[in-house]
Amino acid sequence: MTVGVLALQGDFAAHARVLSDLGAEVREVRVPADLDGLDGLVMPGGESTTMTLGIEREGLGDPLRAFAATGAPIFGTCAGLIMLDREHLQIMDITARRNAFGRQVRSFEADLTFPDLDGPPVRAVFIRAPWIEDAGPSVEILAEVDGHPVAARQGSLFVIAFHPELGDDIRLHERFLADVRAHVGAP
Ligand SMILES: NC(=O)CC[C@H](N)C(=O)O
Repeated sequence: MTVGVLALQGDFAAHARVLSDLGAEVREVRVPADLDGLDGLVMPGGESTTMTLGIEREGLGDPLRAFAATGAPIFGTCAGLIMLDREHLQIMDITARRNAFGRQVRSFEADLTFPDLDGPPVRAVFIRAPWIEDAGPSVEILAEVDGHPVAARQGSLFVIAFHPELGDDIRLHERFLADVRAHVGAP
């Protein structure tokens, strides 16, 4: 089982570290050929304009859409959530609002309860975070802050507006890897 981390810009190294600590084989994705044979992909947080330019430069748009169409799990976090939306890669049926919490509230933490996660709430670190402004009928909202969706699922796509790679709560990465394992039919 090999999972990719989009490594054009942003917090990809921290994601790769968490995933390898959890026993996954991790590959950094920079060009389309890096997607070959991957069983899942993390789209990290960072800066979505820079990431968009990198995706265009490397010709990764169509390959990423084709990868998503195989049903392989994709975990989009913060800028990664933005990249998957209707205005960017058009992979997920959501519209993200960038820097949605306002310039004053650049970063904050919040406790989020996920319906399908055991144990205490997730201590979520938000950094110039987006929220989900609009979502289609096949999107399930999993968590909100002040009534604004910040975590959602649509089939094999799982997005959160915060940074799970900061801090020591590894449950969301574990959940992503469980999805990947289910996708490849591994025990
Ligand atoms: N921490 C993040 O990934 C922030 C995303 C950033 N505000 C953007 O629009 O790209």
